[in-house]
Amino acid sequence: MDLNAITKFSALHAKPDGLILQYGTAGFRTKANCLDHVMYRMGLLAVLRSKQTKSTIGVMVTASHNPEEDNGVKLIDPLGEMLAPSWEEHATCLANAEEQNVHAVLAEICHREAVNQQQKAMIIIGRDTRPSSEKLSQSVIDGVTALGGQYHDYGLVTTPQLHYLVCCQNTNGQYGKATVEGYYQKLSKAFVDLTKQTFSNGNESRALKIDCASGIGALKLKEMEHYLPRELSLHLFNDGSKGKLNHLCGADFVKSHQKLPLGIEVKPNERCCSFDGDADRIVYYYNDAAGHFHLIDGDKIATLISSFLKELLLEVGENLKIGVVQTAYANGSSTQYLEEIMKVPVHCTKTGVKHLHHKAQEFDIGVYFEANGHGTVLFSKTAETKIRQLAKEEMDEKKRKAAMMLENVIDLINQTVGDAISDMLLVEAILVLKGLSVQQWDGIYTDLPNRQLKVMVADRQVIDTTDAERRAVRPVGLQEAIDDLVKKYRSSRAFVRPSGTEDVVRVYAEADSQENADKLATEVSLAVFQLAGGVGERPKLVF
Ligand SMILES: CC(=O)N[C@H]1[C@@H](OP(=O)(O)O)O[C@H](CO)[C@@H](O)[C@@H]1O
Ligand SMILES: [Mg+2]
Repeated sequence: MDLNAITKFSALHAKPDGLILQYGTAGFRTKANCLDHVMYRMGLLAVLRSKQTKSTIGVMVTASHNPEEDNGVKLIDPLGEMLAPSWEEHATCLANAEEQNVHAVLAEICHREAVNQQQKAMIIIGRDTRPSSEKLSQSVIDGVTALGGQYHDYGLVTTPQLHYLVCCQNTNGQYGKATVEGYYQKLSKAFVDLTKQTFSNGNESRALKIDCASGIGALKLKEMEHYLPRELSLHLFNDGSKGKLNHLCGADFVKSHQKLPLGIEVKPNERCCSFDGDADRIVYYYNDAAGHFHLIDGDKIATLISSFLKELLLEVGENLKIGVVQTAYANGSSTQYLEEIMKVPVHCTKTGVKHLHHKAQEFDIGVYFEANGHGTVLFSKTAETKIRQLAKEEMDEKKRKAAMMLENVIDLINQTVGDAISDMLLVEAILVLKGLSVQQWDGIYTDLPNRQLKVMVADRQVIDTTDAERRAVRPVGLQEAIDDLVKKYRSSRAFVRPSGTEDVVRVYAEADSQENADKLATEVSLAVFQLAGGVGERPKLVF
């Protein structure tokens, strides 16, 4: 290791005194002006990870749906997946090391992970549209260069595009061409092939309004538009020409406030969707004739996709197992519909994409979605090989056609991570193929009224949970209190957990009416406040 280079650059990316940060659910995230040293050090770490895995590693500079002033960074592992947990610990350790210890921490990581320092390193870098992102990605590059790594800066890309690019690089192009253009070509070809028949049958143009959260999604959709069939007419709002990133718009805003984003004009029953700031989440919605807002969240997207896939599998006649993975935030109606009506096995994991992704890998076809709209479909190697073979060789015309459609889904979906663009195209394809309106889709089942709240406590780690975060084991008495409150309402459920991305405890409640869901959520919040060291104002009913 070139100690001089590391030290020289380190001094240019000094760590503010006393700042401690954690590589959380989605990498490091905080105010952009506190992150320069973290970026530099993640450049260093990416080089070590690349040497260790003998693969290209990705570094994405983004804070997703957080406010524009924030920023963040996460590393992407060789097949486009999230960084391995043991390296998350290294990341935290390195980010928090005092200046004079940086070299020792690097040496320790090399030792523990048996990093061959002679190995070449290749890092690819991407960033979102935040004003701070360009400079911060330059700091990542400084880190990469200090350790003698090579890099390619893809500049402005969506988070899922960078995941795709990493996977392409490490599979010698098997997953696709390692360019942003290659991404557009792969997805658009799959979309065109999947929908060809329906669109050429004279289906009139299908308009979709997209709120791009004033982020990277707008830029990339504009680039992609001319690859897509004209019949799919995309109308972009919050395209970044004015307005602040994620401010009163975007998928996270729409999901958590359950209302229209600012900056979009909708007529009754028009199909709309929102991306988040780095375009890895999507939710759909519409306003009905009476002006009521209807949210179609990740659970309904998962239901639409899995029922479509299940039908195709039936036609193909192969014994491939499909499973759906959710978190505790999935609406109870969705779980019930999937299990009881669709007869699909449903699994619940802890919050955080990596947990869902991991579980979904256990199936031939694993569909996973967080209720907030982050999700994708994973096909096992066996399933993919089988499907591609049937699409080519199956003699029975109907079966072959179904296999070809499944093959197109494999190519359309971004299997590395949830991807707003790819998910949107798959949803649009399914809707047009099934001839479903947004209202019909919404009507598959009725969401149980629900409410999510946040409670401020002195130390959110006093709450410990089990059973995929659905029950609290600490502090003593909290779960009993929740159980008693839940008993007061019909069709009710509630749970609490410390957030992995914000300094709050999250409370979720469902019940038979919105009023009851609101009451239950407030009462549970109060129990958290009283039993888990609440600070500031006591929770009260505000709805
Ligand atoms: C309730 C909720 O939506 N939680 C989000 C949020 O995690 P928390 O640990 O709840 O802060 O951010 C994560 C990263 O984006 C995302 O994976 C997760 O679904
Ligand atoms: Mg995001």
